[in-house]
Amino acid sequence: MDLTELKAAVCEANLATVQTGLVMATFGNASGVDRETGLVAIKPSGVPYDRMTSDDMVAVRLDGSVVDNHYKPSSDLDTHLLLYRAFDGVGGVVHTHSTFATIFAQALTPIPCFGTTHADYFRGTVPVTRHLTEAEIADSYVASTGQAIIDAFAGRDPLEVPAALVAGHGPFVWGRTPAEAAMNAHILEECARMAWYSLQLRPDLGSLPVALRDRHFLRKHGQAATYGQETRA
Ligand SMILES: O=C(CO)[C@@H](O)[C@H](O)COP(=O)(O)O
Repeated sequence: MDLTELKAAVCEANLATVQTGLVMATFGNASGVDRETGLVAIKPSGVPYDRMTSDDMVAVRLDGSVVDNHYKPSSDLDTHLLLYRAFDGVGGVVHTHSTFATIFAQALTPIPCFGTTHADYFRGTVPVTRHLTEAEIADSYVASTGQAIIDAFAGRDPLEVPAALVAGHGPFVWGRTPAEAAMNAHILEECARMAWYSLQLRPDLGSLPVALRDRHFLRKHGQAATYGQETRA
């Protein structure tokens, strides 16, 4: 993918977060990486979405050095870069302040897998990160946010649960492409909304049985060998 195509895909993912109601004002940001060239394109900082074009996307290398600088890159750039460097296979990252996911993040409450809507896209609980230390906030706030997400995924496959709730802040969501990351952000918000209402009805609700969760996740994302006949039906 050349840089022009990457910027177009990233611009589209940014606009999708507005169209799906996840983002207001200039909150949020989406980015994408081309693993062959090591180039990342990301939303420019503070540019209104209704004026944003793909030419405005800022290109940087995975080490953070800026390739073109018509605008400043998003203030969350270093979080995106840490995730790309740590999570192989991730090609797009989206950050929003979508209402229900942010409510869970502010309440430091992970989103358990309560139903198959969640299980189709997230194989288990969406975790909440630890709070950053005062030193991290002072010295390396944005990179430490990325590190806290990475810490929350120790021993887990980030492509099986492609989202984290940053404590007191909001969701970061990813996918194989910028478009997939934007779609996962939309689905996360819907799952958070359903989880919130489920907990109103039943505060002691437990997670979906693992067999049912995995049946749903794997038939959408697993190997054909596992559920071959039925997957094709
Ligand atoms: O997390 C936040 C604000 O708390 C971000 O979503 C910013 O509001 C977006 O900033 P830019 O990407 O425009 O720099």
